[in-house]
Formats: sequence, structure tokens, C-alpha cells
Amino acid sequence: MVAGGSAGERARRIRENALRLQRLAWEAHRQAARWEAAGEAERQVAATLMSLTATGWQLLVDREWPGTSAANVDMILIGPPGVFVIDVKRWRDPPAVIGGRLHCGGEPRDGEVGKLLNLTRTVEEHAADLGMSPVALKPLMIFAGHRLDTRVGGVRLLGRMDAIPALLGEREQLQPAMIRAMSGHLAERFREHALTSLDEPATPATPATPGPPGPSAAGDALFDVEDVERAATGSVLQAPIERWMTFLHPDQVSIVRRDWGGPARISGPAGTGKTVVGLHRAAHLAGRTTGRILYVTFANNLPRVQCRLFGTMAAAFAGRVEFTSLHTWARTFLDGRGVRLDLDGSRADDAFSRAWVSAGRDRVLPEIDATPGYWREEIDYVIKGRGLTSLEEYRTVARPGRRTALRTAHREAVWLLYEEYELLLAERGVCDFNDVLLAALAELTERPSEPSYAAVIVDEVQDLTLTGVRLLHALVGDGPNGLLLIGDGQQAVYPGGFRLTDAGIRIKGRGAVLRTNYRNAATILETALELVSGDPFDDLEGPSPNGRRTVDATYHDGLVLRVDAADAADHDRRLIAAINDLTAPDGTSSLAGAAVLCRSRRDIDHYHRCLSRAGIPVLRLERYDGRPVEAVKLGTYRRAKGLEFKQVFLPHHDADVNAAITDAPADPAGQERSELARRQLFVAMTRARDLLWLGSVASPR
Ligand SMILES: Nc1ncnc2c1ncn2[C@@H]1O[C@H](COP(=O)(O)OP(=O)(O)OP(=O)(O)O)[C@@H](O)[C@H]1O
Repeated sequence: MVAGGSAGERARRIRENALRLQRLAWEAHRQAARWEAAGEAERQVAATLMSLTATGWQLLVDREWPGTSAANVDMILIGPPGVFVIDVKRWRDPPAVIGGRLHCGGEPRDGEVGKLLNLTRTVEEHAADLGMSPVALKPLMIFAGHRLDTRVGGVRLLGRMDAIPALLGEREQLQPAMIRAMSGHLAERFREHALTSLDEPATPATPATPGPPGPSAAGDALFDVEDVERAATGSVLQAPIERWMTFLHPDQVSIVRRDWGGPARISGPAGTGKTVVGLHRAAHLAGRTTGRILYVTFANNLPRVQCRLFGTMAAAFAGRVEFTSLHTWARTFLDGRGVRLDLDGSRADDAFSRAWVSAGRDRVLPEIDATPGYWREEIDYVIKGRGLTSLEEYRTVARPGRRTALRTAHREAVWLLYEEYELLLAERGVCDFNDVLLAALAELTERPSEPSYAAVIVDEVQDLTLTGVRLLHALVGDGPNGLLLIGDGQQAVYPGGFRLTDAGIRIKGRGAVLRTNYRNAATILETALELVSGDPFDDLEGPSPNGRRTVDATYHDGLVLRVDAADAADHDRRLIAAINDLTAPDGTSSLAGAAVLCRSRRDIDHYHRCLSRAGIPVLRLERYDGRPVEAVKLGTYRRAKGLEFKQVFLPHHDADVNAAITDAPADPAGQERSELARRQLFVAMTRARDLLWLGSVASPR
């Protein structure tokens, strides 16, 4: 159909719907007149909202607040945008928001806002039993006799006449099955108000328009919890994330809403919904506090994706949550304090290379590992990453995550190398990433952050250094619901770790573990777990001896395709053919869910050329913000952290893992390198939802 024709058809349908709503509104008015006990304002508002029930919305009127017989909730409206908890007002003077507070006739009415927010929390509590996230709960005041559309303290204020278009304009989050289930559930929990006995009318019946539950409906089984779970899980497989993220597993919702007396941790294997819980938690906290929330990760591109997701999921709080990478935050913070540092990665690399030549390679270090990279990591993650300032400290420090034991002579040699590196950095007047974090921590310790954050949520915490975690801890301290650390040691893609106790963070009794993988097809999950099942890993609270963890899979079909090519050219030909296979026979492309992930930047450049030559559009992960784009995403394993794709292609996937084994089969440094290579590959594999393509080239005989 041509574009104009399609638009015309849509316009005709919208007009038809509008007329139908109008007819239903008149019918609703007539029926609402029978609600003798309700006030005039409520009757009018109910009649207006009733018209929505023709399109699948559900309306509960005048309900008892559970646990009381005197208090009532005017209305609960459940529709595609969520659950609206409604307080109807008939004020003589028009409501006004002045200085962020609700007023009427010049008098503040904060109490009314507080009451509605409390009531919303009660509804939220009951909705959570079905797994509904707090982001779908919407406090709403409707004013009879006034026109307005504004917000105050998380509450939307609408005039009666403004309500329908405003509600229909809200972004959809709930599907019809969920609306029906939630309505049935809330009708049971919020009984009809005993003192009013409203004669609720049945909605004008049309097959597609279920009406609000009448008096008898409360007792009927209107839903089945398993149906809700099935509807939610089923929709995951086709719907874009924001459509179904409103319903989580009830255990996840309980973590989102939990009150923690101090720093807390969410852990769990790949794909178990840790980030999802983190984002919903951010929205929940934003609704409970007036301060800002900081949501931090290590990777640079992830904040963009998370920020976009959050904006679609909890638009009302989008301005309250700051998404950033740790280094960006630290640099902005230092800039704001007038601290100037010349961060220059390539000059720092050069300084290290020279330091290695003059103070590293001829000493005892090559006995353990002759590659300078190993010792650069020792400086980055152990010495500077932990903020060590003297050889005495370094002599005795535990090095969790590093498998190679160092004798005194080795530690002294590393320290010399470190001092030489620092000297060369100082001579050049440049610094490295660790210096930025160390400077920010020093600055923050001297002059605490102002204004401070209400909460800091750290995602992928296992990739931070000890200094990074200390810095974020310093922002909120040990206050209730202040610091939340989310991560999984099995997915650490950088070497060298630390324990939370090293940072002075105690989370005893404030941890939650997620165990159900919602992302990967079972066969993909099995292949990925097999790879790391023999590897111990460090998980911030202590070592974990076994890589084979308990994970429940949510079964959906998937495929692992292994391609053993004769040579590199054959390998790349087969990769391109597999990507071209994603295009349907009618020519419609489905590249939006595809990603090619590589081990190194050199590979990235190679595959960018390869794909472009084959006429396949490419979007580098540096520029990806989570929006669906008809292009293959291309990036390194590290850049893919925290992301997911329908189809993941891993060219030469086993090259690093094999090289680590062949180069140094037995020594601890080689073992450490192999484990790290396997963990990185594991992360890349677990990005795949439905298809995992594993390319290798047969080794030359
Ligand atoms: N209750 C749920 N029902 C259905 N899908 C869910 C649920 N919770 C999370 N998911 C989905 O599971 C996938 C993985 O979630 P998420 O990215 O939050 O996991 P994660 O534990 O942070 O993963 P990783 O550690 O591998 O980055 C996402 O597609 C997410 O939307």
C-alpha cells in the first residue's frame, strides 16, 4: 500500500474510534446516573472514563482501602499505559502548581498529594504480587470543573475534559491479557466500598470490550497467575523491550521495592535480569526521594542504551536519573571543581612502553610473563587500581583474581617499573584513567559532593577497580537505599579483582541473587556455560570455586551454528552468507537484531570493511543507543557488555582461547590468560538470544 493510502486508512480508523467513544460516553453518562451514592463529581468523571472501557480499559469505582473500612480510593483505572490510582476533586478555585507545590485559592494542598501517593503505594504493593513493576503505577488527580494538564511531585493533574486525550496519549506498556488479569486482581484486593453500594453498570457489551468487573466479579476467578506469567513470557519473544518490561517476576519486583538499611548487592549469572531490576529500582527510588539518582557503569556506550530504555519505561523520572560511565562522571566532577588533568591514553601507553624497556624487561618479571601487557595490568588493576602508595603495602597485598603468585623479588621489580612509569607520565605532564579516578576520590574526600545523590546504582560492578568502587561509595556512604552494586564476577572482562570489604563496604544480609535466565535460548546458554564450567572466578564477596552455576533457563527455540572453515577467506565468506540468510525471501531485511562481535579492534576494522564490501549496513557499537536500526551492530566483546541481540556472530571465536592454551599451557600466567579469554568469550556468547554463530578456522596441519 502507498504511504498516503496507509495514512488515510489510519485516519479513517481513528475517526471511527472517536465516534464510537463519543457514543459510549453518552451511554456511560446515562448509566452513571444510577450510581446514587457517588458524588456528582465522581459520577461525571466515572462516566467520562467509562468510555475507555470500550477499548479494553478497566475501571474500578469507589473501592475500599484494604485494612480500613472508612477510607476509600475513588477509582482505579487499568489500561495500556498502566494502572492509574485516581483521586477525584471538585474544588471551587482552580488548582495551581506554584514552586513545585499544589495550591488552591492561594492555600497549599500538599496533604492531598501525600495522601494520593500513599494510596498509590498501597495499590503498588498489591500489584507487585502479580509481578507489576512500580513504573506502571500512576497517581492521578482529576478535577471536575477545571481544565489543566500538569504534574506535581510525581502526580499527574488533569481536568475532567482533558483526561481522555491525555490518557490515550500515554505510551502503552500493558497488553490486554495483563490489563484483564490486573483488573481482576485489584478488584479482589480493593473491595467495593461497604457504605456506598454502587450499582455498577455492565459496560455496553461488544465482544472485544470487556467491561469493569461488577459486584459479583470480585468473587469470580477472573485470572490465573500462570496465565499472566505465560502472557508476559510469551510476549518477550516478539515484543520490543518496553512493551513487557512492566511485568517482572514477583521476586524481581520484591527486590526493586525492598528497603535496604545500607549498601546492597544484586548478583546472578548472565541474562538473569540484573540490569532490568536495576533500572526499575532507579525508577522506584526516584518516586520515593527528591534527590538525584546516579546510574553508573564502566563501559562508555552502555549508559546511552540504558538511558534510552529508562526514558521509554519511566518517562516521568527521566530527568531525575543520571546515566553515565564512571570515567565520564569523574572527569565532569573534576572539571566542575576546577581540577585540570591531561588524560592522554596513547601518551600514557607510550610512557609505559618506555618504562618497560628501561625498567621491566631485563629484570625478573619475564620469568613469570614476558609480555609487557601482563605487567601493565598489574599496575592498572592492582597497584593504581587499588590506590596503593608504597612498596610496603604492595609487598603484602592480596591479589584476588590474579592467579600468579609473586615472590618478593617480583613485587620489588613491579614497583620499580611502576615508579618509572609514573616518572615518565609526570615528565610528559599527562595522566591515565586511574589517575582520574584517584584524583576524583581525593577531591571528594576533601570536599564532599554537593548536591549529593539520593542513591548510586552501579551496574557491571565487577569491571570497576577498587578505587572506582571507593569513589562511588564515597558519594552516598552507608545510608539506607544509598548504594546498590549490581554485577557478576563470572563476567569480569578485566583482570585483577578486589573484595567489597577492601572498599569498606559491608553488605551482609543485603544481597539478592537472581537465577532465571530470560535471555538466551537454552542451547546457547548451555554452550556458553560449558566453556567456563571448569573455571573458578572471583565474585567481589569471595572466590567462587566452580564456573558451573545453577541457572534456570526459560525455554525458547534457539540455534548454535558452528562453522569450521578451511581458511580465513572461506571463514569470512560463510559469515557474510549467514548474515545474508537473515534477509527474508521477500527481500525484507532483519538486520536490526544482529551483531558481529570481535576480539580486537583490528578485527573490527577488518569486518567493517568485509561487511561494507558485501553491501551490508553496519552500525558501530560506539554509536548504538539501543534504538532498532536496520544495520548489523559491530563492536568488541568488551563493548557488548550488558547488551543483547537476537543473532550474534562471533568470527574466529576460539582464536584467543586456543592461543592462550598453546602459548603457555601450564604456567599460572598462561592459565590466567586462558581463563580471562574464556570469560570474555562467555560474555560475547551470552549476548545472543536466538542464534549464536561460532566461526573458526581449522588449524594448519
Ligand atoms: N521477569 C522477566 N521476564 C521476562 N524477561 C525478563 C525478565 N527479567 C529480565 N528479562 C529479560 O532478560 C534479558 C536479560 O536481562 P538483563 O539484561 O537485565 O540481564 P542481566 O542479568 O543484567 O544480564 P548480563 O549480566 O548478561 O548483562 C533482557 O532481555 C530482559 O529484558
